[in-house]
Amino acid sequence: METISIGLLGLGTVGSGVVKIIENHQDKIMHQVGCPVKVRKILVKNINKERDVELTDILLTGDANDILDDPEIDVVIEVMGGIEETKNILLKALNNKKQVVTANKDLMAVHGAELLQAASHNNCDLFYEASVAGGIPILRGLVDGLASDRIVKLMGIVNGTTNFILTKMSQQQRAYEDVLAEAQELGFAESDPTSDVEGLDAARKMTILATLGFSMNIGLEDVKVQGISNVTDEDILYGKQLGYTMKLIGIAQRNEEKVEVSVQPTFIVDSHPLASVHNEYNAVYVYGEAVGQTMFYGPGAGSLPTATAVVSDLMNVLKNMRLGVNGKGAIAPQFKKKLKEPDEMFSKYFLRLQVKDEVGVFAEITSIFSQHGVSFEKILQLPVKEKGLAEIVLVTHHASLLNYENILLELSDLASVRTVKSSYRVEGGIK
Ligand SMILES: NC(=O)C1=CN([C@@H]2O[C@H](COP(=O)(O)OP(=O)(O)OC[C@H]3O[C@@H](n4cnc5c(N)ncnc54)[C@H](OP(=O)(O)O)[C@@H]3O)[C@@H](O)[C@H]2O)C=CC1
Ligand SMILES: N[C@@H](CC=O)C(=O)O
Ligand code: NA
Repeated sequence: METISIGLLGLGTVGSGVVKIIENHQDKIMHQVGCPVKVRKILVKNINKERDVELTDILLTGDANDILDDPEIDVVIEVMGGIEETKNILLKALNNKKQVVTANKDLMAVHGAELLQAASHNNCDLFYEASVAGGIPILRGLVDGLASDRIVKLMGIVNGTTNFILTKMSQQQRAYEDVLAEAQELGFAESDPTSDVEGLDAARKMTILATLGFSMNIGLEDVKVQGISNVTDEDILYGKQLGYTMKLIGIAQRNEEKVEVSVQPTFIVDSHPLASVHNEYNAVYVYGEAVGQTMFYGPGAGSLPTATAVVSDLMNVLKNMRLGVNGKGAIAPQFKKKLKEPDEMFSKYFLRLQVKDEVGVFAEITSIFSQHGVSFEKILQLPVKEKGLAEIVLVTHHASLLNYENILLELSDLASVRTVKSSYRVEGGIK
């Protein structure tokens, strides 16, 4: 039995997990793929760094070509991160007929189409299960498990760091900065956590999910993104009173041929399964026309969970190798991209206003909503500490984004509205 040789690009959190799983689960791997698997070479930035994995018989190198030009290497696993330089490395790997597995959502969200085309052209596999929601088999769930269905809606908690922050703010009333620091210490956050808290990491994952779910080439630029850095503990408390839980939610929704994709802090109705996904856990709720509601739940980050997805992809590559069908399973997107306009995107909204506590103000506000044909599901009016002011919290019935944005503009022009304190999308219906 010929041993399959792996070239690993990166030996950090995920790379170390990959080495450990290949070593510790060798029996199961051999049983399933029919031959031994060995990591031969690993690309790192600093070859002198202390490593917490056993590296006997493995060459550490600082030059990617040591791996890419080695005819003995069958599969390249990329877990180093980066976009442009990494794209060129993987293109070279594919052109050199290496099978590729990657965990890199930043890369796949931007250059996925080009890389998948190169893989297909070279009769190579390019698998990337770990790039979305770490250890949760969501990409295979969509592409294989739900292959026969038409996906209508995908809603995901796909960033562990922000879910950790919002959970601790909500359940333990802890301050945002304090919890973010803990998420960094625990290794959930990116080295620069801006992409976590400002929603970019989730947007990249939603780009990948929407592309696969709707079989349409969705680009990162098509995703409307808002992060959690302006969410206050007051907002979270108001949401609780109304029966909502605050989450950073990625939404990809299709009506007929048109789609919308966005990431934003969202109030989820407490009875929805996503409302009980806490801490660093991820979940993707998928509504399919035939299957109805499904939810994929599990660890979205971390060394061994993420490496599980990487090594499972590797095993699929090896099974394809045995059957001689590498690169044959890739399916190009079926549909041309069609995005919804703001008058075609509907949602409920939560709105918190600070207004003058005077006769007629409430009527003035509600008349703006009725002029745009938007009605209310819930209304609260509360006194605030500052004399002469009151706080109004509204939850609308479904409104188009166009109408809602016009309402916000008109409200902020009213002399009686002191501030629009906050505004969030509200979700919780089945589809
Ligand atoms: N961490 C997680 O939970 C998850 C991560 N991912 C993705 O997996 C990938 C890896 O993440 P993670 O393991 O956390 O990252 P780390 O920062 O922990 O590790 C990166 C590794 O790549 C090496 N490396 C980075 N840049 C270069 C370069 N230019 N040349 C050579 N070697 C380089 C580093 O070398 P050295 O050790 O010498 O510094 C290090 O070993 C990323 O794409 C990430 O987005 C996906 C899902 C979850
Ligand atoms: N920083 C990311 C790590 C995994 O993709 C997260 O918090 O989810
Ligand atoms: Na995954």
